[in-house]
Amino acid sequence: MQANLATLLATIPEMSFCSSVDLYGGDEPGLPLLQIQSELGSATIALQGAHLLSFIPAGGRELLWLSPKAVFAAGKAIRGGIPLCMPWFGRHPDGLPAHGFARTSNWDVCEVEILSDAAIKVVLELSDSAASLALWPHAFVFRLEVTVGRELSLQLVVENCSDTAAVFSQAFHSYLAVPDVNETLIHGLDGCTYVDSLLEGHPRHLQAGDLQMQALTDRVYLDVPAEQVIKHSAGQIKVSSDTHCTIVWNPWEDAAKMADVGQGNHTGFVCVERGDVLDHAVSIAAGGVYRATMSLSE
Ligand SMILES: O=P(O)(O)OC[C@H]1O[C@@H](O)[C@H](O)[C@@H](O)[C@@H]1O
Repeated sequence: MQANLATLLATIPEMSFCSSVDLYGGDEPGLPLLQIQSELGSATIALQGAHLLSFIPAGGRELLWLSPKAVFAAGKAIRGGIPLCMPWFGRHPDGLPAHGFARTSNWDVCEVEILSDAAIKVVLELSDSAASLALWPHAFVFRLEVTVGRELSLQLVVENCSDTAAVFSQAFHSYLAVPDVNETLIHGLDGCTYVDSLLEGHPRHLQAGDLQMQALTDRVYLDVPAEQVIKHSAGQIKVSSDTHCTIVWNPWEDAAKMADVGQGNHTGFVCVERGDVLDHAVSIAAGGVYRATMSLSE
């Protein structure tokens, strides 16, 4: 754990620090977690990946799905919550780790604050290291501002501190908790073009109406409206973002082949991920900045 974290946390009684072993079991030593318990909502964040694991608005239900088989080990991506996929999304052409290194790197907590409306803000940062430079040749600062209130707000700032332009894509890879994926509709993609990542050649199609998944699904929707609403049998989850894409994924029967998901456990979530990928990958100029936001609410 970083040296000044205890001092930072001492200023805010609504925040505390624990190990994943305390909350989720598994092997020692587990991973360090930050817990936030405010009158407006509660959240859990793993410092590895600045990875949201839980968000429950006061009086509401858990919005994030965390796999019952999630593994909490250094350098292993945690299955569920909101992994941050960057500085690339999906498979890398040179076989580097899928979804980039941000989700498996240790972030620092650099600010904590209670806002005037009683929401709690936490700022986490990751900067380049010898290990990151071996994978992505740019000095950088990734900064994630997390605000836990009645809604969960994420604000990402990526600074390219190197002297060459950086090709960059990212996604907030939200695993949203639903009672049953079979009875879940995704509203807010009607009329959008999507890339079907499962089919040879990644053909593009048009979405007609709400999306109801019924099998393995892996799509990137392009130029989407700001908001999608996930409607399920116990209510809804709103996902809002200023990014251009929505990735929709559920492994369905392939869950059985994924040790950290497990047979049948695909029914408890839908991944509705906002980000800038494929056609909307960006080139961040030397010294330039990329910003993106996403919020979740009931
Ligand atoms: O197993 P990972 O690396 O966490 O990725 C899970 C899924 O993440 C989704 O975002 C991708 O669209 C899928 O193709 C991928 O399978």
